[in-house]
Amino acid sequence: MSQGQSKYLERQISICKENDEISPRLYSEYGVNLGLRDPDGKGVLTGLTNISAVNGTKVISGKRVPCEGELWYRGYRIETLINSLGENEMGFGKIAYLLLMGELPSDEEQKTFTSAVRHYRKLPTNFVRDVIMKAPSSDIMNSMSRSILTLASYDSEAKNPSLQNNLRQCLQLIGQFPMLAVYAYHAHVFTNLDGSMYVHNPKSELSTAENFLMMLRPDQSFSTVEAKTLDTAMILHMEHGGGNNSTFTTRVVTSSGSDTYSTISAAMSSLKGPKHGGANIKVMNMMNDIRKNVKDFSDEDEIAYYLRKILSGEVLDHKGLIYGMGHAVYTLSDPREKIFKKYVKQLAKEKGRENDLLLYENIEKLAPELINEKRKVKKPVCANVDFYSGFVFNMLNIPIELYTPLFAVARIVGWSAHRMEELICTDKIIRPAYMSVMEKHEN
Ligand SMILES: CC(=O)SCCNC(=O)CCNC(=O)[C@H](O)C(C)(C)COP(=O)(O)OP(=O)(O)OC[C@H]1O[C@@H](n2cnc3c(N)ncnc32)[C@H](O)[C@@H]1OP(=O)(O)O
Ligand SMILES: O=C([O-])CC(=O)C(=O)O
Repeated sequence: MSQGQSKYLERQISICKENDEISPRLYSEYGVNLGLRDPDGKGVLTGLTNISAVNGTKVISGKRVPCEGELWYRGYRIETLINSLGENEMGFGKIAYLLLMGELPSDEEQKTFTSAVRHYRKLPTNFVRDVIMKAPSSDIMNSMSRSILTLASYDSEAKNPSLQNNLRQCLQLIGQFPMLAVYAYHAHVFTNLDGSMYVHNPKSELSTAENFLMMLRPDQSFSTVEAKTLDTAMILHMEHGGGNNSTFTTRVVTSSGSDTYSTISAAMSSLKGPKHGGANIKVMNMMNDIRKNVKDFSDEDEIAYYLRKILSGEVLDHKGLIYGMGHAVYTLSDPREKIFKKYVKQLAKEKGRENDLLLYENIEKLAPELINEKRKVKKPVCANVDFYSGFVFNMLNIPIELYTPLFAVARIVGWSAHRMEELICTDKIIRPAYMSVMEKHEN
């Protein structure tokens, strides 16, 4: 940006700010729930769902109190589902079936479902060359969104609104997402980082996690432990109620009658935000910054000193956020983080990363109190799913550019289930109200 442009924009921004300003007082005066959250932070009720439940509080003697976090998929606790899988069993397909269809599959149903998803694990002829390799970016979420929208041009039924067609499109995208992510990454490495371009075709006998690792690695190799860890991570990321930002976006866009490709691309735009799924990349950047500025990972005072600097906006990205901490629903704990931690401990030991783990654990211990100290409110804060996920992906040698895309490879299952539920149950455009506080210049 030239100096002249920058000066012009600075001047215009000050005009925008002056004319856009709304006194925070008006929000409480008119009873507006900022961020669609009531004064206690509880989300405004906007819908009903059969797909999952996310709980961070419970009512005891008529009073809502914080509790250990609970996540349920279609009536089953997430812990039960994870534990029900065999030691080396890849559960992505089974849990995706559960979320989409509403019940656990029989062996026969699972087989048919798996072969349906496998069937869709291919891209149109020359798609990699004509779409993915065009203007590759380090922002793989953007590359994927472009691919998703372009896939509509290859679909002669793109706008067919039947439920069957919508389900077909969802299954197709679930099958194609790993390819869109991994190939976009390789195209970026080839074009922008002077590396090599690999396009390994998915193998029909492999699960989603196995294919992801196989397509990513030049020599296509991966271990069962690596695939199982990634498979578990994806199950944990698949679904999180109707109110999370990207799933709500899915429901909003679906309610306008838009097609599957446009809806899923909108959900991608939401997920990549650093306060949502994009936090997994932010956590890694934050940890790298902390490693550079904290000498002794066991020294809680030294860590707290630096975390306070992050919170004051003095360092890092000046946003004042400790990434991976806090959640809109969970209070005492995020159940997924607890499951992740088991894997983290095991992997950190195997990979000799115990010192890193110590730093993570100390941040997890110190951050809640420091956040409360800053915001002058006593509200429980816990580490969220994004806190340890990047550490796990890093120990699996997955490049940072693919962290949020990996989240999307999993969450598309939840988006699809919510799109189908919105289409089946509701035929009403979502349209909340904004109270106008503008100054009128004429009668
Ligand atoms: C997959 C996911 O989306 S999980 C979330 C991933 N996101 C992150 O890790 C980013 C860091 N965390 C955050 O930004 C927030 O905790 C969110 C977006 C997750 C939840 O936000 P909210 O529901 O508004 O949080 P909550 O009501 O508990 O707290 C609000 C206040 O605490 C502050 N706060 C909450 N979390 C943090 C944090 N991690 N670091 C610093 N301050 C925080 C907010 O800035 C806000 O302050 P304000 O009232 O002065 O504006
Ligand atoms: O529920 C939310 O607000 C954020 C989210 O998607 C998750 O934690 O997985």
